[in-house]
Amino acid sequence: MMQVLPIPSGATTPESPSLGKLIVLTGPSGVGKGTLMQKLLQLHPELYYSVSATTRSPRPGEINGQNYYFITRSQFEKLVAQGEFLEWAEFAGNYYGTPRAAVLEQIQSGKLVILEIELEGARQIRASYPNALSIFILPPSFSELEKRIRGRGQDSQEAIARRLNRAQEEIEAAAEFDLQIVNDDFETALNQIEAVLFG
Ligand SMILES: Nc1ncnc2c1ncn2[C@@H]1O[C@H](COP(=O)(O)OP(=O)(O)OP(=O)(O)O)[C@@H](O)[C@H]1O
Ligand SMILES: Nc1nc2c(ncn2[C@@H]2O[C@H](COP(=O)(O)O)[C@@H](O)[C@H]2O)c(=O)[nH]1
Repeated sequence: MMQVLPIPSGATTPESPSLGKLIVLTGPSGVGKGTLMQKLLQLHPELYYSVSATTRSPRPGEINGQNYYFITRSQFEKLVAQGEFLEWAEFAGNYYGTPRAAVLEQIQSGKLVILEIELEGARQIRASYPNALSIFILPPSFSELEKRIRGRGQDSQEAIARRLNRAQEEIEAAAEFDLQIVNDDFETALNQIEAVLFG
């Protein structure tokens, strides 16, 4: 039976001298979460980025275990049944989930752990771990969001349509989260996230 540990608030106690903190980065597909994350990891290698599992097919250049753990739907469903995900959701026709054990282990060892996840998963984390800090990334406009998803050039027309259909609902949920940051000028958005994480 897996032990489900509480996510610490970031405060330390004598029993747990170096507990870390959980950060959630969410926002609509194509807003720039992944690009912001990559830059944050380059600048702050002490951050721990949780590699998710997904049933989506790899995009060109994506590496199993680095970008995602690419698994089948039946493997994913088995892991759900075993309680192996901290959160999981179906998004645009595929499953995505955060492996529980690795995240909790990193937090216990004092790391700042970042999850880059969609709205439903972010809501699950907020409900289960209210001490987690959640940041919602907004596009400067819907047309710019569409331009970015299309410009990325890595999804089929159908996948793009699904993602854009979902995006409006996601944007309307922005106020549920602790902070809202508009990713218009990339450096400005990056600096705002850094200011929140590192003061
Ligand atoms: N501030 C910005 N200005 C212009 N383009 C940007 C900006 N930030 C990111 N982009 C571009 O937007 C596209 C989508 O970015 P990215 O893949 O990081 O989005 P995402 O939110 O991670 O999407 P998904 O949730 O689908 O993985 C990329 O081509 C990226 O280079
Ligand atoms: N709920 C979760 N959402 C996740 C997870 N890993 C990634 N994501 C989000 O899914 C969409 C689509 O991602 P893409 O790589 O197919 O473009 C995007 O919003 C990601 O942030 C996860 O573990 N759980």
